[in-house]
Amino acid sequence: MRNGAQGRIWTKKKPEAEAGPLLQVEGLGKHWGARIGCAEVDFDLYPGEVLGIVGESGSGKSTLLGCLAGHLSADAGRIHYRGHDLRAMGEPERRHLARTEWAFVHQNPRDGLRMGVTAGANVGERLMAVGARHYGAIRAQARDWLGRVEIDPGRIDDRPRAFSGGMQQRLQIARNLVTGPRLVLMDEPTGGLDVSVQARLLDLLRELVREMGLSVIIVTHDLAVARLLADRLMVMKDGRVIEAGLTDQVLDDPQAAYTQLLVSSVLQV
Ligand SMILES: Nc1ncnc2c1ncn2[C@@H]1O[C@H](COP(=O)(O)OP(=O)(O)OP(=O)(O)O)[C@@H](O)[C@H]1O
Repeated sequence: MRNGAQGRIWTKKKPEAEAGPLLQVEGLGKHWGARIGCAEVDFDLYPGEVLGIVGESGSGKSTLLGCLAGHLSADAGRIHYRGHDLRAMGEPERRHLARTEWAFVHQNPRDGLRMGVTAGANVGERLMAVGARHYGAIRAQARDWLGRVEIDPGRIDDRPRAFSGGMQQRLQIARNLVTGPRLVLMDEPTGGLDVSVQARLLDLLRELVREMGLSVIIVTHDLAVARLLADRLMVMKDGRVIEAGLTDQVLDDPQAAYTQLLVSSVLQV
C-alpha cells in the first residue's frame, strides 16, 4: 500500500548496509510555558544501536521521547531520520513512517493496544496497515508472533483484557514488531510490572532486539533495565543531557555528581 513519494523514500534496506546514523538530533528543545521540558539535546543513533535515556522523575525523558516520536511538537532543534528532516515533514508522510519504519511501545499496554479486539486482530491490524491482505497469512503470522512473545497461540481469539499485565505488554511488543520496524521507541516498557515478570520481559526484549537488529531508544528511570538493554546512555537532569557514553562507562565510572548519586542510590538497592 505504497503511494508515490512515500514509497520512494522509505525503501527497505538491511540496517547493516547503511553506514550513517539512522537518527540525528541537534539542539532539540521543548518548553512547557516557562518551564523547560527538554533543551539542547544532541545525539546520533546508529543502526542496531540501543540508546537508554535515564534520569529521575521530571528530568525530561518523556518530553524528549514525545518530541522524537512526533507526539509532541518541539520548539527548537532538528531531527533527521535517514537524512530526512522530520520537523519539516508533512503529517501524512510522518504517519506513513510511523506505520512502516517506527514503532512505539508505551509503558501502559492499554495505550498501545486495542482492548476491544482480539489478540490476533491486534497483531494482524498492523500487518494490514502496511498492505497485507491475505487473511490466512495474516492469522498465521499473528500466531507465530504470539508464540515468539511467549503467549500461547491458542489464545489468539482472546481479548487483551483477559491477559495478565505481563502478557498484555508482550502482546503490545508483538503488535509493534510484527512489521519489522527499523526504530523502536520505548517508554518505560517494564514499568508497573512485578519484578519477576519484568525480568522475563527484559530477556525477551533483549533477544528480539539483537535478533532483529533493531535500533532502539528506551526511556527508563530504572538503571538495571538500562544496564541490561542499552549500549549507550544519556543521563538527563532538568531537561538537559548532563552525561552520555557507553552504558558500562556511565554506570561504572560516572563523571557527573548527579549521575554518581543516581547510580549509588539505585544500583545498590
Ligand atoms: N503536559 C505538561 N504540561 C506542563 N508541564 C509538563 C508537561 N509534561 C511535562 N512537563 C514538565 O516538563 C518537565 C519534564 O517532564 P517529563 O515528564 O518529560 O520528565 P520525565 O523524566 O519523563 O519524568 P517521569 O519519569 O516522571 O515521567 C517537568 O518539569 C514537567 O513538570
